[in-house]
Amino acid sequence: MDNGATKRQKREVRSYLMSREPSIDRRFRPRPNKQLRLTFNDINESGESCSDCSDTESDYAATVDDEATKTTVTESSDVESGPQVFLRLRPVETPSKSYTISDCGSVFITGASNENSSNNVTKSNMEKHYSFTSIFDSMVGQRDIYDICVGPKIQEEESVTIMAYGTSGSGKTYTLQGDNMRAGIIPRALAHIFALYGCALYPKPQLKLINASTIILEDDAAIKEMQLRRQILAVCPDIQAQFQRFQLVIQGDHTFETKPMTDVSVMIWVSFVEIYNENVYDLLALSPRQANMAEPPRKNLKIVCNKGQVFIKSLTSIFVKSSEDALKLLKFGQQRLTYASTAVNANSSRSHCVFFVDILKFYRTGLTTQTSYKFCDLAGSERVDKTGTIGSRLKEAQRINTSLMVLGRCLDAASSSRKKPNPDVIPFRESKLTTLLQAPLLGRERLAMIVTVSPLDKYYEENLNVLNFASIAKNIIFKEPIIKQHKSRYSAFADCSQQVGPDRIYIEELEQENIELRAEIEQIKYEHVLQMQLKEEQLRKELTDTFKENMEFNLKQSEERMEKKLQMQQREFEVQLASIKRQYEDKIEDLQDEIEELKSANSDIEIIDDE
Ligand SMILES: Nc1ncnc2c1ncn2[C@@H]1O[C@H](COP(=O)(O)OP(=O)(O)OP(=O)(O)O)[C@@H](O)[C@H]1O
Repeated sequence: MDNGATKRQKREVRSYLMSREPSIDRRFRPRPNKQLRLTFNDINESGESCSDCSDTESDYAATVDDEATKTTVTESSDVESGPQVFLRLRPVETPSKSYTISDCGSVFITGASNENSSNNVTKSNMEKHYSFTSIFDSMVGQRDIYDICVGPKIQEEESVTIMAYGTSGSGKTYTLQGDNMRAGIIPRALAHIFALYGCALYPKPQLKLINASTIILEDDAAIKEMQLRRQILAVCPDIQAQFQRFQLVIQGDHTFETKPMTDVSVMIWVSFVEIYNENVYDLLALSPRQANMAEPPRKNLKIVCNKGQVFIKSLTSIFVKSSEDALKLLKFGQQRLTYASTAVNANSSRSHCVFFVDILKFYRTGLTTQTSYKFCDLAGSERVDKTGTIGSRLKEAQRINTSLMVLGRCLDAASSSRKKPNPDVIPFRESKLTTLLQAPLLGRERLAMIVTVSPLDKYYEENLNVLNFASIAKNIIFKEPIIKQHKSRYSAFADCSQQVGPDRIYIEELEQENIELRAEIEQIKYEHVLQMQLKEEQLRKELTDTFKENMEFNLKQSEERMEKKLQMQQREFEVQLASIKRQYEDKIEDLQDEIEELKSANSDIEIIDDE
């Protein structure tokens, strides 16, 4: 076996989570001020065939034509740069005394004795210094994290991957999403994006990113997208109350300015994926037949590399018109994420998840640009040996640890690439996460990593691993220009733009009007069907009401008739009763008279007898 192969094998058996003590491993020694300069070739075309990447989305075929796309150029930054690596400390009741922040505020110092540690080496008092772009102690709130880590990139319209990395329960999800009250990075970024583009936002999905290419949608396809959007938003959870709370917080914390833009239409799309047990799942997938079902069957999607572009084949992308739409979709996807209770976090994400926000701009000249934001919440690493994890949780933990280890090895390989400048040695393909994130990991796109740490003694060893990982990332310098925005020009539009004078403008306006009118017709048709349904419902209700009214009227009338009849009969009966009464009274009178007569006759007889 040659020397290189031996080294590679060594690297493969090293565990990122159970790494050696940093002071022993030379490569893990903290090097706060030393920076490596790297030069990377283009991302190599994947072994996976690219011919199969356009076989979906037949509706769009007409516009995927290569001929239509003249050139793909990119706006890039020539400045050498590396990933920005931030450290955030989670508030805890009794923070460990083993950690301190340097006076300059950007170096994290570990190294006091740790009685809980089982490792003899970490029991030493050796100080280790870890340098960061910024360190946020437990007092720093969500607003400052956003303003420092993400806000400037969105303001500058730069594509960026924001990755939250740390041990389980250290606050990755809290940093990215926030909780009920304290909005995290994603809601703030969405509010910022929608405020930034303001009235340039186009209300219809005219452009879409399909298989990493910006495609102009045919009218039918655009209408289908609108229908899909409506369908999925209808089944999303109601977040109105939370959204209003977030709005209040965000408006209080930031003043986002709208960019003055003319002759440009901006369209925003979101996607959401989960990588669970090395399978990639679409969290926004909703086939029309299953629209009313709670849990559609999960399909493992394929990550495809095509000419340096990485994308997930057949991933659902939803056109959004507001930050509320996007947050609804985030919540919807989040409900389908795999969570479990672990020893350190009762609601622990057991998968990596990536929320994509793609901003597509369409200029009147035919130029389109694409800016992408990836918000990546990594699953928390866990010490399976200590926490006694078993069964499916153990399998999950091992998969999580393996993919995080590969991520560490990729960064490690990237940071060593000055000596071995061949990007093939970087083991991206060993995990789905690194395959998906290879562009930012290679420095082709901007990367900001937020490392979260619970500063407690019991997590000392795990935290050292996380800090070692961060220090590798922090010390990389990418010499390749960073892609800020992808640009492409469509010949159909370019031809149009070459026509001179008011005719061209007139044609463009007519085309635009045509598209808008067609969409409007579809909308009217849809509304018409809705109205018909409403009318039918109304008619049915009216008929039922009339019928009910008639029934009630008839009932009332017959009741009245019965009442009258009853009264008449009663009266007749009373008259009869009165006449019978009178007859009997007469009879009584007669009888009384007779009695009186008999009495007087009797008294006469008695007198005669006496006499
Ligand atoms: N900076 C912070 N301020 C206040 N609360 C926090 C902070 N960081 C984390 N928490 C709280 O700690 C708990 C765990 O945080 P969270 O779920 O974000 O961790 P996690 O790193 O995403 O964990 P896992 O990887 O296991 O999913 C949550 O209840 C969260 O609200």
